[in-house]
Amino acid sequence: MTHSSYNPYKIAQYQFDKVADLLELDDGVRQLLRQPMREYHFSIPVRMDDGTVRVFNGFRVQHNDARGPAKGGIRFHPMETVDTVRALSMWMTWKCAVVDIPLGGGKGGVICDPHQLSMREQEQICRGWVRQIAKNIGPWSDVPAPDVMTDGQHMLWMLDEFETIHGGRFPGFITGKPLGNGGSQGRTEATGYGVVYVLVTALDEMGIALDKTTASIQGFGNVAQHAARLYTQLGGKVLAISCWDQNDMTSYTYRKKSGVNVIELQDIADKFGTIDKKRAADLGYELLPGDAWLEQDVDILIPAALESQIHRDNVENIAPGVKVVAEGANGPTTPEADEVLHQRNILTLPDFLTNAGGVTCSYFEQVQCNTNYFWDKNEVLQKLEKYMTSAYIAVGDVARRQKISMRDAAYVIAINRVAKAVQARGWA
Ligand SMILES: NC(=O)C1=CN([C@@H]2O[C@H](COP(=O)(O)OP(=O)(O)OC[C@H]3O[C@@H](n4cnc5c(N)ncnc54)[C@H](O)[C@@H]3O)[C@@H](O)[C@H]2O)C=CC1
Ligand SMILES: O=C(O)CCC(=O)C(=O)O
Repeated sequence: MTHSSYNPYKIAQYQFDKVADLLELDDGVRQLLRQPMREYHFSIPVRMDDGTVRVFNGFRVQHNDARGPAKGGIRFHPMETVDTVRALSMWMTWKCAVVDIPLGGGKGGVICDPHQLSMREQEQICRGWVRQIAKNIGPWSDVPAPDVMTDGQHMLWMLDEFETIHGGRFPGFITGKPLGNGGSQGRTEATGYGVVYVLVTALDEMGIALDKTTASIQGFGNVAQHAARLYTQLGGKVLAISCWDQNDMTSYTYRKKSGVNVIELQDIADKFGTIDKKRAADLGYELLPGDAWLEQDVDILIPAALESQIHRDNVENIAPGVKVVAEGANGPTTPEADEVLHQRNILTLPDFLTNAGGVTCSYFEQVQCNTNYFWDKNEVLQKLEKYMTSAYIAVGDVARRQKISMRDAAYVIAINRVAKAVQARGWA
């Protein structure tokens, strides 16, 4: 079964319901939190380079903003669905709550394939997206950021369009901006580094020395590359990395049993995180099927590509020695697979805790933009590590005390915080 057979929104609601039952959550609060508060669907007409007009479908979903403006990325993907955006917006609410930053949850997307679009066409999509939703987003209500196949350049086009429409400078409207244009030091690295900060603390608690561990990673984009870099800098060895290959419309795993050289692979990857097959072969990498990343005899698996990648039909292929799954992607593990990991005593570091480094740094970016005073990289990363480590420790405490999984414990903390905000405002 492929990941597209799973509905991420149903999975997000299933995860929520399970913990809402455990918490005996008030019925009104439950009804409010198990679905988004607002969603926008719109068309974005774009004049293409060949002179024709194409209409793209765009979305923004604001799941909950009781704790602060909705926050979350914008994804460009050909298989994007509104249910995926709904799920991602829900997970953003829990993510901001579990790291205790004063933001809610939102997410956006456009059904498009940037591989097939010129930069001018992508710019028109960005500007068109903002034109359709400019009245319903802003630093005071909903603050976008990058996600899959979007980056700082897309954010800057969006900012420029927003500022043109509203007639002013609003650098806090969007995060993940380039340095020098209101971006924060460390934002590019933040999600991947955050994954490793959490992993370091978890391994420490397990009495495992990181520099004696091996890992296999799915994805080689923003999150995966920076996670791989910090993990290897700390002495870990990455044995395999998988990524999507647009030319062959399939994924491959690149393996080097002596340990991959992350910088060398970054040099031969394109901006979409696709590794060049031929050059990888020249550098001595074995080319394996896409799913092989999951089957490696390693200590740590880091899914950092897309949702529902570890599912009931492949979870049994995980090697017996795997001790930790550190979820860099949003929703990479389906509930059935999650249950198998739990039974096998594999520690799963849940997505909305483990990959919260990106939004935490986005929050820092907003704070810096609002005060117009920018911090150096060390300061940003020190603060980031503190937020990530404290959140991990708090989740671990709840998991131990209540004898529940790390995922359920992260939900317990996040749902309680959001429920409290919703009730205090008198919404439910
Ligand atoms: N960029 C960010 O700050 C954050 C991203 N995330 C999540 O992390 C995940 C990855 O995001 P980014 O790294 O930003 O995206 P990206 O677009 O930079 O990279 C995605 C990577 O996944 C690979 N990929 C796609 N389909 C694949 C498949 N079927 N098999 C193997 N590899 C595949 C691509 O080749 C690429 O290397 C997503 O779930 C995203 O929502 C979560 C928190 C923050
Ligand atoms: O940086 C942000 O605001 C959100 C990043 C994001 O989309 C995510 O954490 O999934």
